[in-house]
Amino acid sequence: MPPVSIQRVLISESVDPRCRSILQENGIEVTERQNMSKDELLAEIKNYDGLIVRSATKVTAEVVRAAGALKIIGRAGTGVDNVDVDAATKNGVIVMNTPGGNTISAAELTCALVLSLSRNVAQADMSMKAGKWDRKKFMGSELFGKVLGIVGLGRIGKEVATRMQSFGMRTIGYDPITPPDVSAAWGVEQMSLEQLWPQCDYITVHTPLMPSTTGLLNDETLAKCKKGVKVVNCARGGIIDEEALLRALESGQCGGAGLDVYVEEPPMQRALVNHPNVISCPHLGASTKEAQARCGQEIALQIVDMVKGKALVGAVSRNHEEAMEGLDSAACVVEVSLCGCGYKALGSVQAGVPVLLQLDGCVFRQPVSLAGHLLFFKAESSPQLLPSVTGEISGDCKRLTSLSPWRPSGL
Ligand SMILES: NC(=O)C1=CN([C@@H]2O[C@H](COP(=O)(O)OP(=O)(O)OC[C@H]3O[C@@H](n4cnc5c(N)ncnc54)[C@H](O)[C@@H]3O)[C@@H](O)[C@H]2O)C=CC1
Ligand SMILES: O=C(O)C(=O)COP(=O)(O)O
Repeated sequence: MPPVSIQRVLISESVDPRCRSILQENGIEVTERQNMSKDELLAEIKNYDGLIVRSATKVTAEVVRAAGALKIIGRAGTGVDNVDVDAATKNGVIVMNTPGGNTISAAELTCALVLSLSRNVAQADMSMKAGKWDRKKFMGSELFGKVLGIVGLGRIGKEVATRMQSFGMRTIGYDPITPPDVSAAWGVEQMSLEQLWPQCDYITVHTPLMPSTTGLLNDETLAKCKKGVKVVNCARGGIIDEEALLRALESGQCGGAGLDVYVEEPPMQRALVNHPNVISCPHLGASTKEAQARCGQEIALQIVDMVKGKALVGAVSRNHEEAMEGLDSAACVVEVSLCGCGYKALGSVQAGVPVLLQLDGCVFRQPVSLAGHLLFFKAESSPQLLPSVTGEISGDCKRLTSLSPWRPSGL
């Protein structure tokens, strides 16, 4: 790929200092400014060709448009729902993230919330601090033998499952993309949501926030759960409908909730946070030294690789083998010839949307829809099949030359 010139990067949130050092060591000027208002960001952004954020900076279409010279938005973390990726794409701005850098930390916090819910750790501590000694009020229940429902069996869902199994929990789950035989290999029995709801003692969600996951747990689905079910959300606010959750907590249908994320952050509406059966954190899933070090370093290295022309824009600068791990097994590889240059592209369909995962060994993880112009599909390697499906999409300078099914190593 040709090098992309990046001279000035704005870091708008608390990102590990290694990020700044790596960029500076590679001749990129870095400014760190935290807690900027929307107007301050709009005024400031035009001075930069790179922006690095976490989850708090809202990179709206307005911000993207105001940023005349912006070429790259780096997300030091996983979720890019605070970035208007479509607006960025339309304006030629690359969005890249560091998925995987904070997986373990988010999984560990999820487990901590499940454990705290089972034994009322947070509530008991508050009571002790209030000078009480209340042993009866905080009677808990064991996790051993209980059922944990995991909705979203990606990176974090998997790590949560394997950890909670060590407490003797039975782990069941649902994911429209991860194949049942893959999740079965790490001890999660997949089933439909209809089958899952009534079996769970605990439910934890680990999906991105998108139309199909917004309000996944709502009045109707909570009513299908066991009375007293406990729920955890360390993914994104809104996957569990907050008003429905409050109603379920008040009726006793929900016995407790562990929340790390909210529709509005910080939440102005405090009823959930103040509920006695809710334990909450201020979006701390990725807030560990280790996760921040990984994400800060990775995003800087990815930008440097892009500047040096080593890796394709939007790519994660990990080696090919590492990059392969964690990609879904429904992915397939095609070799694409564009204007005389050959590329090996790896694509998949996620939640019904075709997505590009890799190009020439470089991993894309931003949820950019490829619907419309480019289609990736899973098929057996077959020279006859490909021309028949590519006829529509191949133009003068586009030619798909071969297709082979791809499986991640170890599966
Ligand atoms: N609280 C925090 O600080 C952190 C939160 N996160 C959030 O956690 C979530 C999960 O992250 P990862 O595991 O890294 O993502 P991932 O992309 O590895 O996994 C997400 C899984 O959800 C599945 N999914 C999509 N639609 C679904 C549906 N309708 N029902 C069930 N499953 C569905 C996908 O197939 C995928 O397997 C994301 O929203 C991410 O932003 C990630 C890191 C830290
Ligand atoms: O990576 C993610 O998706 C997260 O939610 C972590 O957010 P943060 O970087 O801690 O603002």
